[in-house]
Amino acid sequence: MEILKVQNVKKVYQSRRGASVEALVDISFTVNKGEYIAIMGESGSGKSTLLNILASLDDVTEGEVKLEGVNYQNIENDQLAAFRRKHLGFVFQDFNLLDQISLKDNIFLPLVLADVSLKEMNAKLKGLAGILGIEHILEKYPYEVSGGQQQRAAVARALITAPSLILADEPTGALDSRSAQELLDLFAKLHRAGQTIIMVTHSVHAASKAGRVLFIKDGKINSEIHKTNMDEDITQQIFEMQSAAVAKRSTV
Ligand SMILES: Nc1ncnc2c1ncn2[C@@H]1O[C@H](COP(=O)(O)OP(=O)(O)OP(=O)(O)O)[C@@H](O)[C@H]1O
Repeated sequence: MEILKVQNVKKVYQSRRGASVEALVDISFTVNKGEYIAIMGESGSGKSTLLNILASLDDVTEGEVKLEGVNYQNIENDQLAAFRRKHLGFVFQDFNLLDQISLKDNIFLPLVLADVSLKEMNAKLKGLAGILGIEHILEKYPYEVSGGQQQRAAVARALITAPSLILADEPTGALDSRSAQELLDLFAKLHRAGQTIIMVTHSVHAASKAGRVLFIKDGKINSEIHKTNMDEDITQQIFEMQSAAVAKRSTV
């Protein structure tokens, strides 16, 4: 079942001096429910721009984005935050947890904003904390736990609203290799449970764990790799795609 449809999206930024930058030239792809997708591309290729658009944090210049049939352009501005809370979960490179409150309160934050009762919040957290292995640190503050544990709490915060789509921006970027592997194992587990995930990453290892990898180059989808089964090792193919993109650039 199709959950996300991105159609002929173009994004042009206007600089203060009047020059325009075409960050996305023409992007189209669809995502089925339960897919685990990695987006790769060199610095400046348009990955963050695309993620911001998928997050409904930025407008398209042309084209459209539909999540569960809802066209972002038809959502009133005062409804956008509620739409994001309901449908999207975010995982960032630097965790984005508030240091002044406990991990538990950080995780509850999207539910507090949605006026959910404490009883219901606790019930939702119970199962999730078990899956993420963070039950024993819920009362701690972010600065009292490791980066890997902070990222697990951030994943719990992203999942607590049961969003249709998780958007992750370099989620392993600030983690040591063991914590990064644990996070990737966690994403694999969420994927097996049916969660739809889109992850922007520079890491070949991280991307190789996804079921499909989209390569962005100069604001367009340049190529893609689709696994036939999740056990397939696509590391070599990803390296080849990356070197092909670099070779193409050096001949221009
Ligand atoms: N707010 C902005 N105003 C003007 N130009 C911008 C703006 N944001 C991004 N750009 C430009 O758009 C292009 C795509 O940038 P984007 O940040 O999406 O790339 P990226 O692939 O995420 O890069 P990185 O991997 O370094 O984060 C770049 O040329 C960038 O300079």
